[in-house]
Order: sequence, then C-alpha cells, then structure tokens
Amino acid sequence: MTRFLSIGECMVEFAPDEGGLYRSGFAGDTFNTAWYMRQLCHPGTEVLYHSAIGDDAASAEMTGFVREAGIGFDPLVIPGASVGLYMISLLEGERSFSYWRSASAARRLAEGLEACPALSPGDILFFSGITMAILHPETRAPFLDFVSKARANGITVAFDPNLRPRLWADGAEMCDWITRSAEVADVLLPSFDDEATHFGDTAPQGTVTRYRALGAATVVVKNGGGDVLVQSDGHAPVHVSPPKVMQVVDSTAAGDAFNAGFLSRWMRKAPLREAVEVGCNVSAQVIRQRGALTRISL
Ligand SMILES: O=C(O)C(=O)C[C@H](O)[C@H](O)CO
Repeated sequence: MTRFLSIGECMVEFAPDEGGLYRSGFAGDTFNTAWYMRQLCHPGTEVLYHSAIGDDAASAEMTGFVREAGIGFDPLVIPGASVGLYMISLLEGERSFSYWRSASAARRLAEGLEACPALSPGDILFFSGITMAILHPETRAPFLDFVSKARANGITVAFDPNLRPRLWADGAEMCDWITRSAEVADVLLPSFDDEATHFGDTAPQGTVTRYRALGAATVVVKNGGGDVLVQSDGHAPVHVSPPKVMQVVDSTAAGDAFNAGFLSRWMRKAPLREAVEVGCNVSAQVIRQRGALTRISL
C-alpha cells in the first residue's frame, strides 16, 4: 500500500458566507492537500496527516473532522495548548488571510517527529513553506534533517514553497529556509507570482531553473490563470493552459488543490500532462466556492 503523508498546520477556518456571516471549518495548506488527496487517490492509498494539537475542545473537534474525512491522524498532543485560527477576507474573489496562530500547538510539531507515521520506499512525504514558517526557529533544522533522512531511505519528498512573508521574521529568513527546504525535495510545486516577487524570477522557466539547480527532479510551476510549466528528468517540458474560470468566488486553496490533483496522478505514474490537467481541473472547482475545502467531481 502506498502512503501519502502531509505535515504541517491545520487551523480553524472562518470563511465568509452569505449575509455577513462566517462559516467555521478546518483548513491549512498541507491539510487541504491531504483532504483533496483523500478524494482523488485510490482507496488503497493511505492518506495521513501529521501535526501537533492541544487538548481542548477545538483540538478534539479538529481530530474528529480529519479522521472522518478518512485521513489517518495521530497528532502530537500538547497539554494546555490549542489550535490556530485564520479568517478569509475576499476582494473580487482574491483572498487574503488574518491569522491568530502565534501560540498554536502546531508550532511544536517537530518536537514529536518520532510520533510521525512510518513510511516505506516509494511513499510520499509532503510539506510546505508554511510548515517551515510556523515551526519554532530552533526546530527547523532538525525537521529538515528528518525529511532528508526519509528521502535517503527512498521516500519521495514533495515541497510547496507557499510563500507567506507575514509568517517569517523577514524576507531573507524566508528565502533562506525555502531554499534549504527545496534542497531536500524531489518534487517542487511553486507558484510563479510568489517566486517572482520574493526570488526575482522573471519567467516560470527561471523558477524551474533555480529549483532544478538545487536538485529537484521535477518542478511544477503554477501560474494563477496562466500556463503551468513542468520540467522533469527524462521528459520534455510540458505546458498546460488551465481551464478559464469566469467567476472566481474564493481563490483560497487553489494551489493546495492543484498539488493534490497533480500528485494523485503523478504517484501512480500517469503522464505528466494528465497529472497537470487533473491538478488544474481540481483547482478550477475549488475557486468556484467559498473556503478551502469542497467536494470534487472528476
Ligand atoms: O495561509 C495559511 O497558512 C493557510 O494554511 C490557510 C489556507 O488554508 C491556505 O493558505 C490556502 O492555501
């Protein structure tokens, strides 16, 4: 059985609903990818999530929600702590986030990596730049050592830089840790607009070249409504135009959903173009509704 393990922070989500009300749910980039993987993967693929939570009611509800979705979840439990919270604000479908997460239990997830589910060669370990950002700074290097050892044992490592400058002390710290994370990954899933802003890439090809130079065999550059570019060892570059979505309701989790669409097909060795097309299709469905999580039909 193949396993997909995602590691990071799931939060309480407040998503705008009708009439000025907010709907509460649970979301967070790495969890969103696990949620969509569960919908998109064969039932024989085990989808697992790892994080740290507290011992309060919100933490218990989150655990129930994750497990009911069919995702394996045995988080590190930190007594006296709780989970983070974020709120989505929308401006013509483009989202921005407000966070209340500075004291969340997930910041300590790297203290309990021995509680992480065991993986075997061929399984996938996924994490993101947000995972790195929320960790207590002194635990970032040990976390990357853990990832790097998993990779040396034959686990495929996938990484989405998911740049969130507000979660880092400054831009230099963010770019340094994103680069160090990319160095231990096989599959990179960056978004071009973020990479252009923070790394100065002038075209998606520049993002590909920079990450390939760090050792990633496969780089998939998402580009909002523009073409996705994939370059992978032994394959010709692939360009895919995503379907046009006339009315974007909420862009939250567009990239996370794309990652799941792509990885769910890539891990069963579908052609690269098909994997990207599924990613684009899933992402197009997610941005037509509010909040991070929705049911997908393919
Ligand atoms: O911004 C974050 O840290 C989140 O995880 C919240 C959202 O669910 C995520 O960004 C969507 O990609």
